[in-house]
Amino acid sequence: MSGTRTPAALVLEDGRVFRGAAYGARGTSLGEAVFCTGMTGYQETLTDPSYRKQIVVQTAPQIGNTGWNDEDDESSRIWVAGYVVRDPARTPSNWRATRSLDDELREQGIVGIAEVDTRTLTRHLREHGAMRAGVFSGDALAPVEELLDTVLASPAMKGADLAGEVTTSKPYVVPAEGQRLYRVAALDLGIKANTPRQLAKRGIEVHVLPATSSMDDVLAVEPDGVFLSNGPGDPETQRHAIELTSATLAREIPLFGICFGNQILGRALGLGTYKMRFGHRGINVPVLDTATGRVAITAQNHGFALEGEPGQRFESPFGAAIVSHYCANDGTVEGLRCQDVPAFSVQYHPEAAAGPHDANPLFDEFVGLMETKNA
Ligand SMILES: NC(=O)CC[C@H](N)C(=O)O
Repeated sequence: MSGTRTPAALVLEDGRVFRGAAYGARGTSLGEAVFCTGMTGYQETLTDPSYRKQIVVQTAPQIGNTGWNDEDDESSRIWVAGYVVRDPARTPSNWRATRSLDDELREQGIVGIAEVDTRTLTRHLREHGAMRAGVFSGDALAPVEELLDTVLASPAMKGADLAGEVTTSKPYVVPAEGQRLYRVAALDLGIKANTPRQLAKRGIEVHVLPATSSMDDVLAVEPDGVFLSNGPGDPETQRHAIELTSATLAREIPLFGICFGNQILGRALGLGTYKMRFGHRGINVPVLDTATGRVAITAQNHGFALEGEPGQRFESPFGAAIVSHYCANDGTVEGLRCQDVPAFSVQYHPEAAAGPHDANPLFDEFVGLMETKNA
């Protein structure tokens, strides 16, 4: 870390306090404290719009070893509210690095804290659940009671409507690589750069649309398929995206959803969503496909989940659907498949840029749906 040591504190809403050293920008950040278990991919994590309003705790003890590069961003900026690490790299080293993580956090005004016992903190969050928190740094920190009041006055993640804060302001097109086979309208609720890239690689021209786009905007693209992206906040707040999904299903346009997109498809099909105790955030979450019995190791980042049982078949306004995938760790819903309309979704990330790539063929399945529809 550059400069002299500045004190910092992480204050959780239940009154637990972790003291450490300022990391990144100095100041205050408020958000929901969540832990992420990925051993690699911190740059992709930090720039994932789904982390908006969250204070991310890295369980990997050393962070920043490979610095920051100009290639791995998942969006135009760092979205996490605050960052909690144990042991930041003193000397980053990687052939692609152009600066240190500490410098980048400072540059982007992200308030972090280092020298935290992240193992104890993670156990606390596992037991008591993800909760509101604040990172405070500076030479003269206010008394803990005052800091706690600030945390308690901040909004909770349940009921948070955040897609509008991260979506693109204007539509844009990511051209197909090689010959254009299909055109897809992608609703940007917090899309990561690797998603259009994965689609484009498969000959898809991707029209990324703002979250507020109407069905007419979607149809104006003349899409062969509709894609629902990942995104921050509570899926229950996404009434517009849910209506757009219903309109897409009614027209039988092939649809694929990832993460937030899975929750939105589920809600359009009549399932409920709930806030999990501490969610799934990492790059080694095992998911079971009920059709094949095969397990995929997946990247995940979610704090809400769909209600449902593994393998459950249910009736929806658009015909029958099944809970096609579930988490091998805790049995939560990880995927849906409609039986009567061309639509499916997963709670995990086939585009995962830091890997693993087990789920990557799901993009080919989406292409398959469009092929069948056009046959
Ligand atoms: N990565 C995502 O799309 C997250 C979806 C949703 N915001 C959740 O936390 O569950």
